[in-house]
Amino acid sequence: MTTNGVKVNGHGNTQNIEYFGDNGQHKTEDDNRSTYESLVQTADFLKRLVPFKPEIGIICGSGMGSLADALRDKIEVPYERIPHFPRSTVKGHAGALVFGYLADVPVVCMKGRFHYYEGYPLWKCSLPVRVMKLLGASHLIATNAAGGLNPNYRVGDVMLVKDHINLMGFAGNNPLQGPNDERFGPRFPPMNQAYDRDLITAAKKVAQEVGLPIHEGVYTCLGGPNFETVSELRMLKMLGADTVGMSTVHEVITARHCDMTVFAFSLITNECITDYDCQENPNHEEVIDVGKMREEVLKNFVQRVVKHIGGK
Ligand SMILES: O=P(O)(O)O[C@@H]1C[C@H](O)[C@@H](CO)O1
Ligand code: HPA
Repeated sequence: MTTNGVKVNGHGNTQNIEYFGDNGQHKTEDDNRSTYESLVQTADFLKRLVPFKPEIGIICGSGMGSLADALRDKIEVPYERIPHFPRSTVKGHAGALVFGYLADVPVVCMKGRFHYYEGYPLWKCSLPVRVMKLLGASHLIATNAAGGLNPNYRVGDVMLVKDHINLMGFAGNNPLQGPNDERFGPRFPPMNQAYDRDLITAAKKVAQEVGLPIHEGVYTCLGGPNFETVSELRMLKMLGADTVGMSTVHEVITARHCDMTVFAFSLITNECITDYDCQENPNHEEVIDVGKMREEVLKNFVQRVVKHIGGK
């Protein structure tokens, strides 16, 4: 059946949606990615609701949504009200953009992010970063819950991300795939200085002040939603990854593409199991609980990092 260029094929209980362009060319959802103009519409919609320009975009990781609750003069806009925005489907991710002031700096927080395993293509998972940029944000702070691969990391510690391994990119999946719009950024953006060194140095000092055990290391993202096998984790360790999660990398690539300054950290919510005899299982409840357990100290930490950025 074809309606308005959308073809719906029934396969048992599932429906496969195929798209056809004006010339009948086959298109996938990936070809239907948002345009610069549609994201300007999204940003304009938000600008009408919010009387200030956010300087920093903050993405709250699993169990860390309460970071957004610390804002002063909050304006909360549920994702379902925002034109061209996806919806959050994960427990522990609320699903709203929260505007307000943190340490007197105007910010916008994603309370709930979009993950690849929810069924969104990577460009859609990262779409809010472009909206943040169009709203005027010059910096991105991406936070995530992650498993600790480095044997020196303990649950509740924080790892400042100094670099990432884009494993999904190795498999040919990248948020920047498809036609490039130069108004966002260049076709071939460099990624060797993705994480701002000055902010890492400043954040290390801040972590000491607030009593947060801190590390600096390499994050890697898999598609999820299953947690990793023992062999996969051993391989990731050998590759040089210190933490593993299911987000952040594509958001950071999108932010660097549009020239945002990036700071990111992982909250270690579980130690990765690399021993076949270990009977424990990682689980999402534990991930959220650790986020809650570190809520206050993380709020304090992020607030001070934001203050540092705002004072520049
Ligand atoms: O959104 P983040 O990356 O913080 O969430 C991690 C990865 C999965 O979504 C979830 C697993 O518990 O936590
Ligand atoms: N693996 C992948 N993602 C995660 C983990 C993990 O161990 N912990 C929290 N998010």
